[in-house]
Order: sequence, then C-alpha cells, then structure tokens
Amino acid sequence: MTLNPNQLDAEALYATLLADVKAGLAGVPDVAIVGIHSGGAWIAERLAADLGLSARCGVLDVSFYRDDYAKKGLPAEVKPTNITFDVAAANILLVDDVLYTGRTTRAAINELFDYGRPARIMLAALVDRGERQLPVAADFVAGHVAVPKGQALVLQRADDGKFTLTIE
Ligand SMILES: O=P(O)(O)OC[C@H]1O[C@H](OP(=O)(O)OP(=O)(O)O)[C@H](O)[C@@H]1O
Ligand SMILES: O=c1cc[nH]c(=O)[nH]1
Repeated sequence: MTLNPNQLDAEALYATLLADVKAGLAGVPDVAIVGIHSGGAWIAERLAADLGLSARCGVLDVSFYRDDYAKKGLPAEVKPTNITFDVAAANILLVDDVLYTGRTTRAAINELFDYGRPARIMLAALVDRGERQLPVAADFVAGHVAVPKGQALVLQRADDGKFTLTIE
C-alpha cells in the first residue's frame, strides 16, 4: 500500500504488519524475533508480545557493524545488543521501523551471524521508503511512502506503548 506522507497512521500500520507476520509465520518452527534499536526494537517487542514469543525476542544495536563506523565512530548512545536465544537453526524475524537504503539491514545480518548460523532470516518493516542502495527486500511491510531526501521518518512510542510516525 502506498501511503500519503501527510497521513501516516502508525497504529494502523502496526495492525497490518502484525496480521501479515502472523499469517506468514504460521507453521514456521523455532521462530525468534530481533528488533533493531531503537524503533525496530519497540516494534519487535510488541510483535513478540502479540505473538506469544516474548521469551524469544532480542535487540540489536548495529553501531559497531555500520559500514561508516570507521569514519563516524559511535553515536552518543549505544544500547547493548541482547540475544538470549540460540541463533543457530532459528528462523529469525528481523524487525526495523523504516527500510531505506538497506545498509542497516546489512549491518544487522552481519551482527546476527556472529551469534550463529540461523536457518533463515526474514525481514519485517513498518514502512519502506524505497531508494535502496543494496539488494535488500522486506518479507513483510505494512506500507510504502516516498520521503524527500534529507528528511527522516521518525517513529515514537508513547508511555501507553502506542506508536506515532512523523516526517522530520
Ligand atoms: O535502510 P537504512 O538506510 O539503513 O535506514 C533505515 C534505518 O534508519 C533509521 O535508523 P537511524 O540510523 O536513523 O537510527 P534510529 O533508529 O536510532 O533513529 C531507521 O530506524 C532504520 O533503522
Ligand atoms: O552501515 C550503515 C547503516 C546505516 N547507514 C549507513 O550509511 N551505513
């Protein structure tokens, strides 16, 4: 679905993503969910709770795995990666809020492989803004939106856990 950038309903998008993921993962064994810090981790946490998989939910901070790490160094805040399930042979749903160039996905896959050899990695994103620089595609995506270069899609989580998505 192509979205109007002025009318982004993050809660409706989340509901769509949840339904798609639920259908797509039906019958898949050894599923684990991993979110990319920070927006992807919030979505992963909520998907895991809604799918009864909270015990197999992890978080990745890809800062050390970015392809521009040598040039840019670390951001002010780096959250620890936390993977407590066995990655080897798991069917992993990697979750991010926004899919853009694909470089964050590449970094996350590299990091995951340092934990073991998964059976499969699938990718879920709340929104896809196109403009890929790497051959990356999401298995599950709730909507597509065109955003001018230089602007960012920003996901926020309120105290009640609800999501909002804005262009800044
Ligand atoms: O496909 P890409 O071009 O890599 O872009 C997607 C990533 O960019 C944003 O993260 P950002 O690096 O802005 O960090 P944040 O999640 O902490 O805002 C977004 O949350 C994705 O993780
Ligand atoms: O590795 C990465 C991840 C996100 N963005 C980049 O430019 N590089």
